[in-house]
Formats: sequence, structure tokens, C-alpha cells
Amino acid sequence: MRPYVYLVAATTIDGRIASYTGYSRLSCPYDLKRLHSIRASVDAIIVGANTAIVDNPRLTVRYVEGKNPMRVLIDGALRAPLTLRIFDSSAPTVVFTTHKAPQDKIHELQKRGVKIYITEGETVDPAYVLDTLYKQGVRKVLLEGGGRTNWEFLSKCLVDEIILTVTPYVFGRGVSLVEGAGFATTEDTPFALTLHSIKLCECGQEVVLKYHVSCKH
Ligand SMILES: NC(=O)C1=CN([C@@H]2O[C@H](COP(=O)(O)OP(=O)(O)OC[C@H]3O[C@@H](n4cnc5c(N)ncnc54)[C@H](O)[C@@H]3O)[C@@H](O)[C@H]2O)C=CC1
Ligand SMILES: Nc1nc(O)c(N)c(N[C@@H]2O[C@H](COP(=O)(O)O)[C@@H](O)[C@H]2O)n1
Repeated sequence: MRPYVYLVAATTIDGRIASYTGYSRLSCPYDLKRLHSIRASVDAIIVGANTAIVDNPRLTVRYVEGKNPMRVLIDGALRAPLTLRIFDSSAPTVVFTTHKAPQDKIHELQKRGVKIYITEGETVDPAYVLDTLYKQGVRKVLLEGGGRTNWEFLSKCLVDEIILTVTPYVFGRGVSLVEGAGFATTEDTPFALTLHSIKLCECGQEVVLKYHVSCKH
């Protein structure tokens, strides 16, 4: 058993979630409200190290009423500086890392109440992350990127729903919604997407697409 996983992001029309400089503020206020409603409905939010470092996000519920979910950072080498907001006391934070993590950083975070899982291997197995969270009572997870982390979960068929807001911008290069080794053809994906709904955002300029993800095998 594992939690239900929503992958939520805002992209440009050329499929980028960030520009080549890391700029990623794409969503309008209505879309941010939608994002925060999803945050309020889940038990945990997962982000990768680059998102934590580049954006320094709070990952809290602010634009709607609701409880802050647990924040989960996947950071194989524990590169995230201790000064990041994700390590403040506004919500519980859990880190999944590997033997590459510096010991002094681990101890400092543990002192602050951050739960650290040091997993075997060179990278963190996303299935292990979900299994561990499930055992802690987490039933719904919001995967908030970035591209590499989205790949880690999606390529292993560990996403159930994708909620994508397409915004009226073009970056030309930057970080794609999913950043990994890639698939050669549409046949090669281990999953299939089914369009569930299309909604024009209240701002009139953004389109919210919902896809259900099913595993082929
Ligand atoms: N527009 C949007 O909706 C969003 C945009 N972003 C943007 O995405 C960009 C970051 O995306 P990426 O560079 O693709 O990085 P990322 O945020 O996915 O982080 C990748 C890093 O996380 C760690 N990591 C992830 N999975 C791991 C695993 N299985 N094992 C070990 N370590 C693992 C590694 O350190 C890896 O280098 C940022 O610029 C951010 O602003 C992020 C979220 C949403
Ligand atoms: N859905 C969505 N739309 C955007 O335009 C975004 N830039 C993001 N980014 C995600 O939100 C995090 C920032 O969260 P806080 O406002 O600091 O709580 C950022 O790190 C991405 O995960 N998402």
C-alpha cells in the first residue's frame, strides 16, 4: 500500500516549470489558491533539493483555511542549507537522504526536530519514500516538483493524478515538467494518461488540465 499521489505544477506553453535562471512564478492568484486548497487536502508535500534550494519555499497553507501538511524533502547529498524555510517550525519536516549526507548537518537537523531517513544506495528510492510515509499514516501526497523529482516518481509509475496549469508564457529553455533519461516513444512509458477535465482558470488566461495516470503493467 502507498499514498495517493497528486503531481501539481504550473508550466509555460513550452512545458517549462522554470526558466534557465530558475525563475518559476507562473501561477496567477486563483491558481495559487487552487494549489493551497490541494495542500490543505493532503497529508504531505514532497519536493526535491533543487526546488528547496532555488525557491526556498514555505510549503504551508496560506491562501485558504487549512492545516499545514508534513513537508518532505528528497535530498540525496543533503545539499539544502540549514537556513531554508522548509526547516522552520511552521510544519513538521522529514528528509530522505543517503550515506552522502554530511553527519554534522544530519545532527543539527535532528536537534531541530527534523526526522531524517538515511536510505541505502546512491539515490533515494521513491517507492521507499511512499511506503515509509504510508506507515506514518500519510494517505495523500502532493508532489510539488521539480522536474527531476517528478521524473523519479512518474517514471516508476508512482503518480495517480497530474494537475497541470498551463500559463501564457514561453521560456525557450529551462526546467521541464519532467526531467529524466526520457522515453524514446509514446509506447515506452510505463504509464498511460487519461484526460479527466479541462478548466479555464478564473483569470481567463490559464488552463487547468487534470489527467489520471494508470500503470500499463
Ligand atoms: N512551476 C512549478 O510549478 C514548479 C517549478 N519548480 C522549479 O523546478 C526547479 C527545480 O527542478 P529540478 O532542477 O528538476 O530539481 P528538483 O527540485 O526535482 O530537485 C532535484 C534534486 O533533488 C534530489 N533528488 C530528487 N530525487 C532524488 C532521489 N530519488 N534520490 C536522491 N536525490 C534526489 C537531488 O539532489 C536532485 O538533484 C526550480 O527552479 C523550481 O523553481 C518546482 C516546483 C514547481
Ligand atoms: N503550482 C505552482 N505554480 C507555480 O507558479 C509555482 N511557482 C509553483 N511552485 C511550487 O510552490 C513552491 C513555493 O511555495 P511557497 O509559496 O513558498 O509555499 C515552490 O517551491 C514549488 O514547489 N507551483
